[in-house]
Amino acid sequence: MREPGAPRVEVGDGEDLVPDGAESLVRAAADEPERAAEAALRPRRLEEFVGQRVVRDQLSLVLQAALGRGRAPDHVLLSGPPGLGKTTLAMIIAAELGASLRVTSGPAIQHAGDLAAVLSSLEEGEVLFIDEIHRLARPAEELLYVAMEDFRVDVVVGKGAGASAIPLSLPPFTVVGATTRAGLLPAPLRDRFGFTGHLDFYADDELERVLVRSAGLLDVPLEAAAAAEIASRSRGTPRIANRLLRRVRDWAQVRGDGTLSLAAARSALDVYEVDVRGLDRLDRAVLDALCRRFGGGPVGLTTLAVAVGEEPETVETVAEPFLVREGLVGRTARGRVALPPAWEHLGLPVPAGSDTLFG
Ligand SMILES: Nc1ncnc2c1ncn2[C@@H]1O[C@H](COP(=O)(O)OP(=O)(O)OP(=O)(O)O)[C@@H](O)[C@H]1O
Ligand SMILES: [Mg+2]
Repeated sequence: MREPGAPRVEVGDGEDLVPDGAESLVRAAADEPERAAEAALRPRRLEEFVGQRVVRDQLSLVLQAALGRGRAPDHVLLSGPPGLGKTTLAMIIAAELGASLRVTSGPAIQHAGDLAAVLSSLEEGEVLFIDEIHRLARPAEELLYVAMEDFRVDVVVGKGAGASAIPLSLPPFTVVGATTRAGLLPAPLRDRFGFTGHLDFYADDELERVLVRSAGLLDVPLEAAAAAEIASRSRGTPRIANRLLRRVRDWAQVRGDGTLSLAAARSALDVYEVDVRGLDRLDRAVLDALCRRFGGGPVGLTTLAVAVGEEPETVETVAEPFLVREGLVGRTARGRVALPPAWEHLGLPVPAGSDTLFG
């Protein structure tokens, strides 16, 4: 049994890992069946991982080179919005290396001592996955730099003036860090990663491939037009594509004939209030507050978050990246602004000058 306050570390394939991401706060990702469903669809090997060609190529080189040398590869940092495949890639890295994976997260490590305990129990070649690494406390972060660079932890014994640090050397291992907010990582920590992969939103045709793969695994008949429809409403995000696929499957099973047709996809997505651009309730709440309550902005992130009843971090990491990428919302020095397509999307007249607010 683990001690109270000890860090949550799991050994194995990490499938029972509890996501702490901002995503889980709002998008029902955290409940048990949802997590199991997600785990079942996770690609296990790099060649099954759809899209992200650049990151995949780069990572493949890093891994092959390490395997060729018979050494642990450089530490890897994965950044990008929720649901794009960071955890999946961390698991793939361990699988490709034939190494076991240990899983923990920034918020789970409260004290530097917790991290020291994890590090000193690592075996040669293991992969340590630290999710939400931007949320590590400062002392733990400092301990981590040294461990990553010198493969050493200083174990402090005693207290006060009589305390001394006994250096403990560690076997070679690889840290895989994941973050939705690379900008929050202090430079010294960022610099310890030999390779950084940034995951970006997926193109619709990539999401279609994710869906076709998932439909095969779920053994449901997915028509091509339905795959295209679901992909176009998935906010560039495989997790959302897979989730919508399961909702369309439910609809087809209960109200249709079991086939995931275009009509079934449209009806199901309407039931779940996913609109034609893929915006969901939170996205629309943000746009609605921006346009109707704040006259198009500019408005500060915190004020906007309060208006939609969410944490600023959730609005910033979950809703905003996609709204910005879609050209619906702009970020300015004075705050967030609604761009003309936001007004159009809500069916409101575009106020004169709303396109010149940006920049
Ligand atoms: N490239 C991909 N190909 C196929 N499926 C993918 C891909 N990327 C992600 N997925 C699917 O999307 C789901 C979510 O991915 P994952 O959990 O790796 O996201 P994440 O980036 O770790 O998100 P978070 O920031 O919320 O932790 C996975 O269960 C997996 O099935
Ligand atoms: Mg994750």
